Parts: sequence; C-alpha cells; structure tokens
Amino acid sequence: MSEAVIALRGVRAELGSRPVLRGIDLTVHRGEVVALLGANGSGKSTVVRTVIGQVPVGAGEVELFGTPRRRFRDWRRVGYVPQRTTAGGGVPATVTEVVTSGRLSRARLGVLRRADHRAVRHALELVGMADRAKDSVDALSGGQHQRVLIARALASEPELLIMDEPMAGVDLASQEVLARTLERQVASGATVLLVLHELGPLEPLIDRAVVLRDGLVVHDGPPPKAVGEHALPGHDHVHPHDDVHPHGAAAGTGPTRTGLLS
Ligand SMILES: Nc1ncnc2c1ncn2[C@@H]1O[C@H](COP(=O)(O)OP(=O)(O)OP(=O)(O)O)[C@@H](O)[C@H]1O
Repeated sequence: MSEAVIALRGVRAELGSRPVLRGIDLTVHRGEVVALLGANGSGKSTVVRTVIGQVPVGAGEVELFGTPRRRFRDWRRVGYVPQRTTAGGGVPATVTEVVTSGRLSRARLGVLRRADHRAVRHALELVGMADRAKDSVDALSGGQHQRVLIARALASEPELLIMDEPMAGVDLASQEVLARTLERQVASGATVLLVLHELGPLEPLIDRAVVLRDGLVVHDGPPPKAVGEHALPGHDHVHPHDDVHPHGAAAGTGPTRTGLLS
C-alpha cells in the first residue's frame, strides 16, 4: 500500500464539552480520492478540521505525510477549501487577490515571483474564472465564489487537497467544471479528501467512501450505491426496490433500510 498522506487513529474531539468525534480511524493514501459522507452533524467537518489543526484532538493521533500534525509545518503541500463562506470574508478583494493569498506559502520570503503569478493565473484558468480576475469577489455569485476558493487552494499546487462540501450551492454547470478540475488534479497525482452530501458529477473520481454517524465511522469502502440524491439531509435511506443489500447479502422483499447515511 502506498504512503499514508492522512492518518487518523482513534481520534476523539469535543466541541463545547460535547463529544463530537468518538474514535475515528481514517487513512488516505497517496493518490486516493476519498469522500467523507454522513448526515448533518455526524462530524464530517470536524474530522477535516482536526486534520488541518482547527479543532484540538482530545485523544488519538493525526498524521500528515507521516508527521504528527502538531509537528507538521509544510502547509504548502496542503490545499484547503473551507465549508462555504464568502471568499473575501467581508474585506473587499479582487478575485486575483484572493487566489494569490493561496500562493503565499510558496512565495520565497513572501515575495511573489513570475512563477507565482503564473500559478495564480493557471489556477484561475482551471476553474474557468480567468475572465473575472480583476473583479471584486463581492460581485460574484455563490458558485463563482466557490470556484475562487478552489482556485485559491490550487494556487499552491498542493499534493493534498482537502475540500469541505465544494459542491454546496454550486449549479450543475459549475459542478461539471469543478469535477473536471479535480480530475486533472487527480491525474497529476494529487490526493483528495472531500466532504460531500452527494457524489454527483464527482462519482467517477471517488475511490472510497467513509461514512460517519454520530462521530463514528460506520462504513469505509466502496461508495454506497444510490448515495446520490439519497444522501440529502434528513433522508432515511429506504430503498423499496433494492433486492441486494449493500454488503452483498440478499435483502429479501420489502424496503431495505441501510441507515448508512442518516
Ligand atoms: N464550535 C462548535 N461548538 C459546539 N459544537 C459544535 C461546534 N461545531 C460543530 N459542533 C457540533 O458538532 C457536531 C458535528 O458537526 P460537524 O460540523 O462536524 O458536522 P457535519 O457532519 O460536517 O455536518 P453538516 O453536514 O451539517 O456540515 C454537530 O452536532 C455540531 O452541532
């Protein structure tokens, strides 16, 4: 098996004195594309935020590229797309400025060189936003914001991309653009961990799905079938027409309640 880029072992985390992660084991190997699925509040964002150091780990271990996270310093190897917020954070900024902020970790002594500007331009081209480079991010739609956040993450040419619901609020055309962008990253060797509610156009790219429920991993393997629209919040995952259980056992007649995603 290839190198573990992300490794969580027995990770527990509390938020506001509530146990939110209750012993998570999760490994993402180099070149893998792993989707983190589960109902609202199951702990997906918290897992991602423990990986990038925004949530303290109460117990267990988190490693990035084989280094314990608390000693990990090489953040330019990691691109992170947070759960949807406004790209400018309320500060007026142009599209280029926001994407350039993602390149600073690569800029020597904080000075941007020609190669850095080229990488920023390339990231904007990848997400189809090069023509909006000079616009204020305040003038963008939600889906365009999301593309800019993804370009910001790509600008450092990361080996590991971590994205928290990159498709949220993004129309189908933009989803297709993002799926193609991701496909190119994967083809060039990137490792990807994505929080998703539905696989949608990303489905062909996903190698493995890890499903959380109440802060625990309840599935780690092939993406559950019919995850698509059924992964929407509140869906109770009843499959009246299924005749095969997701784990291979015949389910007999009548509804199959896998409960994987709810
Ligand atoms: N800052 C916080 N303080 C207290 N509790 C929190 C905090 N952030 C998240 N939680 C709680 O932790 C649990 C897990 O939240 P998390 O955001 O990880 O879930 P999620 O699976 O990503 O959900 P969603 O699909 O809605 O984004 C939820 O019950 C949430 O209310």
